[in-house]
Amino acid sequence: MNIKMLMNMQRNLNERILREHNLKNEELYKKRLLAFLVELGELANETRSFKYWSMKPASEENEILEEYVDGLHFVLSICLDLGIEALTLPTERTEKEDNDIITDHFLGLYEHTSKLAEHRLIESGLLLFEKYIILGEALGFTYEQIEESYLKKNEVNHARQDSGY
Ligand SMILES: O=c1ccn([C@H]2C[C@H](O)[C@@H](COP(=O)(O)OP(=O)(O)OP(=O)(O)O)O2)c(=O)[nH]1
Repeated sequence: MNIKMLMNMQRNLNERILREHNLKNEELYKKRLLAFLVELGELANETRSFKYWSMKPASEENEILEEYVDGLHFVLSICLDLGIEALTLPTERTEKEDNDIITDHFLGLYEHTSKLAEHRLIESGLLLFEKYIILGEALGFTYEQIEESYLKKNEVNHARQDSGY
């Protein structure tokens, strides 16, 4: 996964959205945190990893991946807001994990993201990215799948701006 490219694409998309909607980037940090938390909830819902009361299986892998990369758009945006210029992938790979561990990953991300509202620290942004990549691996996604799906959704997001979304 070429994160430098993804960060550049994210920067371009965000600048475009700012222009189209006549917004200033400074106004958006907290909204982006909430948008990320909402995406995280949508992702958790698609995985159904916490639905101990239900026998219904998780959504198709691709639907889960689509929710995951929506979240990645906001993680990258938050990192850019924090002034992060370079991100690196975790040094160790994480195996696909069971629902108990996935639940812990989700809760860890909620807690960490909530703190980012008050503590706008570069290290916290770096950790957010790392935690989110680890969640993606724990859900069974490869870096190649994540990049491919990100590129597709980024294009959709541009197309939506073209059509006055
Ligand atoms: O400044 C921004 C704002 C949004 N996005 C992207 C992230 C995500 O990929 C998409 C928003 O999520 P989604 O596609 O779920 O949009 P929605 O408006 O919530 O869609 P729907 O009404 O279909 O749920 O826009 C950015 O990249 N930068």
